[in-house]
Amino acid sequence: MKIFTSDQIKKWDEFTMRSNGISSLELMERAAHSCAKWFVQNYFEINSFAIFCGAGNNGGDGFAIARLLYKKGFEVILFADESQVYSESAAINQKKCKDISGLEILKFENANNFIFKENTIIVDALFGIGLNRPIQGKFAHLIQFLNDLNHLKISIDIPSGLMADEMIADQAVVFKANDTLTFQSWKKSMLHPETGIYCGNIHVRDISLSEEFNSLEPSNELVIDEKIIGEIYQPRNEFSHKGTYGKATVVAGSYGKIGAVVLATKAALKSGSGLTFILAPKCGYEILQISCPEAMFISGGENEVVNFSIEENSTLGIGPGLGTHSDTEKSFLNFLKTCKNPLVIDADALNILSKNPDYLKLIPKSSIITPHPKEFARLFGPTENSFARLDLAREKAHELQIYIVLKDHHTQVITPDNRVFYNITGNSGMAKGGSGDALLGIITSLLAQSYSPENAAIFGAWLHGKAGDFAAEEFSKEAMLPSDLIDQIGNVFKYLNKKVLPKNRKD
Ligand SMILES: NC(=O)C1=CN([C@@H]2O[C@H](COP(=O)(O)OP(=O)(O)OC[C@H]3O[C@@H](n4cnc5c(N)ncnc54)[C@H](O)[C@@H]3O)[C@@H](O)[C@H]2O)[C@@H](O)CC1
Ligand SMILES: Nc1ncnc2c1ncn2[C@@H]1O[C@H](COP(=O)(O)OP(=O)(O)O)[C@@H](O)[C@H]1O
Ligand SMILES: [K+]
Repeated sequence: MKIFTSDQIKKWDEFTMRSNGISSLELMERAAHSCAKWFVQNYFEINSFAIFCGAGNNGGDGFAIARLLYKKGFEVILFADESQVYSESAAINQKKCKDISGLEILKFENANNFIFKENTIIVDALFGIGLNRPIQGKFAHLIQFLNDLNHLKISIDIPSGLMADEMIADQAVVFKANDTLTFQSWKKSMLHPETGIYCGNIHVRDISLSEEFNSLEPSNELVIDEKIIGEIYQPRNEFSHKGTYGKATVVAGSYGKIGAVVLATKAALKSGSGLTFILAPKCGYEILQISCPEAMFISGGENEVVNFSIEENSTLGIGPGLGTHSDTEKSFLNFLKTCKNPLVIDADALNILSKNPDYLKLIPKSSIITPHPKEFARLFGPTENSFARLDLAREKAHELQIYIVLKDHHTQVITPDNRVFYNITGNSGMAKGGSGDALLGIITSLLAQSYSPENAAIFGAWLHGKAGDFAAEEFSKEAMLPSDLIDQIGNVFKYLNKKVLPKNRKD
């Protein structure tokens, strides 16, 4: 799914109106119907809504939603500033509400003294993607007041105060939603931690904007959706053998950190590689042979990996629990000097590379590095916020001709040719030591199976998050462990075969 800027979304709306022969008002009605349907499906037992409407088309959506919910028998109270200059479609929808006797429109100031029923849902239709400056004055007071209410809060299209594609200013006033019903596609600000935190759960509502515009309009930022995954995923060939699915080698571990090797290796095994090897220190031999009997062990030293004796033609995932011992560092750097094939590099291997900017040049072209934000800062320097971090990652991915998997709540896969794929699977249950080791194992295994580096990174990030979502469903976000995530990889492949492939099959 492409991510468009607010200007592109406006063009998309206009293109749709022209090509479908519909007016702005009709498109607004479509959007409002889609939201009203969602409210009815999810909150039919709640009968009270307080809807706050601005003067632009977002406010217009609010008025139209109010009318639809009122007609369905819900109690609706509207709050608006009727002295404002409304957009054409908002004015028409405001008038339609006024013409319904029994549907009250109160002034924003009245909200302060209004007694909201306990189960009233607060709906924010103050500003949408047309916001062009920080919110101040009476709107800021109103939003602060609403944020303090202990009610369920839902934003229409985007929480008021957020711009679709920009970072917010310090101290910005933004409506804090539990859910956001956004039209047609994700907006960039929903995917970054500083801004996404205001959105709650995102529900993308299909309002049938033009498919033609979507396919023609360029965007180098995308959300990894199931359409993309369906195109990448290659089901297994029944006439295959273990040689068909490549050799993956996990290079990891040091004394006290053998668990990281276990997690990365299990994740690689569960992701389908034909043969899986471990290059780890001897101190982990028994643990690894017992916990991962399908993998073959190669000793790389006593307590650290100091000898990169690599199985021929295998794809390497290097780093978890490796440590940064000077001998490990020396042998890793020497190995890099001779290595031409793409690698997957994480954790301590990245920490070694961050010691000297010249080391970065040793990374083979088309390799995949998987830093978390701190590792990223060690490698490339600090940045002010996650938007700036992404810009720097794009620069570095291009300069070094590598793929960067920038780990986050919405992990970003950055390609050397400047595209960004945001992952939307995964959850906070994965915020635990060991989750990243699993990701390294998954991506290494996919790369070994001849997925291209780009596809291995995109598919790996999605698969990892989806397995995390299945684990959270079974065990809760609190109790799930990285091992549970690894155990769910099989269910993700089942899901792919049952749910994703049939939808994407071209025949
Ligand atoms: N036909 C359409 O174009 C459709 C538009 N839709 C809705 O329309 C929204 C966009 O509508 P608009 O472009 O009218 O924009 P908004 O509804 O976001 O409002 C923009 C208005 O607020 C003013 N404004 C911007 N920042 C302000 C600030 N900080 N303080 C005070 N005033 C400020 C602007 O000058 C402008 O008049 C979308 O988010 C979506 O909700 C949907 O109904 C789908 C169809
Ligand atoms: N709140 C979260 N939401 C989604 N994914 C998360 C969250 N927290 C962590 N993760 C994922 O878990 C992994 C953690 O990686 P990392 O920090 O390297 O862990 P470790 O090195 O301890 O194994 C990353 O893939 C990250 O995207
Ligand atoms: K809004």
